[in-house]
Amino acid sequence: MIIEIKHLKKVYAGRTVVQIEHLEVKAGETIGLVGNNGAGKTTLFRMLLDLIRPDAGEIQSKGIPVAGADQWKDYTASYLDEGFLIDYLTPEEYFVFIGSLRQMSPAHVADYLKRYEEFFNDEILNRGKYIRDFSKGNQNKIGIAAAIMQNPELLILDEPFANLDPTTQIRLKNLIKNLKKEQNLATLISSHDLNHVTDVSDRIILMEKGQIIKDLYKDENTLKDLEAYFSE
Ligand SMILES: Nc1ncnc2c1ncn2[C@@H]1O[C@H](COP(=O)(O)OP(=O)(O)OP(=O)(O)O)[C@@H](O)[C@H]1O
Repeated sequence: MIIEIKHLKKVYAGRTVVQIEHLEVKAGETIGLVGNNGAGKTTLFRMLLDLIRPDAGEIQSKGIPVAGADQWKDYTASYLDEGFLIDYLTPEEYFVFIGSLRQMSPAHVADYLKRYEEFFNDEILNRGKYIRDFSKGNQNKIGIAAAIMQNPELLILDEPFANLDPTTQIRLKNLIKNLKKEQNLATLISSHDLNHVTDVSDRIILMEKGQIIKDLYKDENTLKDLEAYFSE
C-alpha cells in the first residue's frame, strides 16, 4: 500500500470540506477522482502533498505521515496547477531544473524529452519563449510532462484533461496507460471528464461535499453508472 488515509478532516470557515474516514491506495493503481465543483478533490490532493495540513486525522505514505516528512517526495510527483511551474524559465530550462532535483543530467533530460515528442505536438520545445507566454493548455503539458519525467511511484494530477485539445487528451491517456504497464505507477487523477477518467482508471472514487460516497473498481457499467449519477 502506498497511501493510507485515516480519519482525515479539513475545515474552512467552520465548514467541513473534506472528511474521509479511511482510504487506501495500492501500488500500481490508477484511481480516478470525480465529483462536482467544490467536492473537495483539490483540497484532498493538497493535503496528500503536504501543501495544506488537515485539521484532524492523517495521511500516511508508505507508513510515514506526509505532514512534515520528506521521504514521500523521493517517489511522488504531481501537477496540480500553474503554480507548479516557473514562469520566467523556458520549458527546456524548467525540465532541466526539475531533472536536477532528481539527479538527472541535462543530457539525460533531453533524452527523456524525446519520449514526449508526440504529446508535445511540436508546440513546447525550441519555441524560444518563457513558460508564462504559453497557452494554458500548453502550460499544462509542460507541468504534466515534468511530473512524469521524475519517474515517480505515485503521480497526482488535478484535472489533467482540462484545457488540452482532444488530440492531446487521447495522447495523455495513452501515456498514462503505458506508464502503468511499464513501471507499475500509482496514479491519482481528478477529472470532470467522466469518459476519459473512466477509460484510464482501474478504480473510481466519487466525492460529494467532502465525503467519499462511491469507491468502486471499474467494470463495463461504470461510465454509464457515473453518467446516470451526475444527471440526477
Ligand atoms: N483556501 C480556502 N479557503 C476557504 N475555502 C476553501 C479554500 N480552499 C478550498 N475551499 C473550499 O473547499 C471546498 C472544496 O474545494 P476544492 O477546490 O477542494 O473542490 P474541488 O472538488 O477540487 O472542486 P473543482 O471541481 O471545482 O475544482 C469548496 O467549497 C471551496 O470553496
